[in-house]
Amino acid sequence: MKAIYLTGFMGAGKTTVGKRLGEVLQLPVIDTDAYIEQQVGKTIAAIFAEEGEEAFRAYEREVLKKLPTEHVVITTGGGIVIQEENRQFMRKHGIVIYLHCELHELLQRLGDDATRPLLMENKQKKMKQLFEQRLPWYHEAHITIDTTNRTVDDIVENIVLMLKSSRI
Ligand SMILES: Nc1ncnc2c1ncn2[C@@H]1O[C@H](COP(=O)(O)OP(=O)(O)O)[C@@H](O)[C@H]1O
Ligand SMILES: O=C(O)C1=C[C@@H](OP(=O)(O)O)[C@@H](O)[C@H](O)C1
Ligand SMILES: [Mg+2]
Repeated sequence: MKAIYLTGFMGAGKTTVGKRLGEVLQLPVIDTDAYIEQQVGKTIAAIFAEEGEEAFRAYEREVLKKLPTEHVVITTGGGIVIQEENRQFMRKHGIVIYLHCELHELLQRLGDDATRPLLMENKQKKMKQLFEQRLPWYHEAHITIDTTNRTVDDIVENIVLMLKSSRI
């Protein structure tokens, strides 16, 4: 089976849903952010603060190409779709699943979160701006699942059904 890439905005549940999906499908799960943190030896926040966003995007691009492309669930960072070569790579080598979530719920889910450096200031305004900019890129996925107001188990069940019926 080709790699399953979960994409979507910060707070869409990629990391959380991916873990559960891996258990259900009995596939290993790799989170690109966790992988980068381990390789670089710093948190994502420290990478942004000390090396800047460009350096982080370079790590993200390199890691994506290094990871396996078969029998794996890969949970990506929300900004992976910014780079066209990442979008092309994921579409070519795997099944891309976009976890959609409405902005109002994303804001609720990330209300108290302080781990995402892009949302440290003007959270509401920044989220809306990034969300609208990225939406067309997320929609390049093979499969879209709406996660708004749904439980993790319900979302995973929906993904499994979609995978069974898709011919990708
Ligand atoms: N379906 C869901 N319903 C409610 N809360 C969720 C759901 N999925 C994830 N969350 C919560 O939202 C936050 C962000 O989830 P996370 O998996 O880190 O998202 P992402 O990796 O897409 O940024 C976490 O606190 C998580 O528990
Ligand atoms: O959307 C983004 O640009 C980012 C999303 C984060 O991952 P999550 O989507 O898992 O929060 C993380 O990669 C970094 O803070 C940048
Ligand atoms: Mg995540």
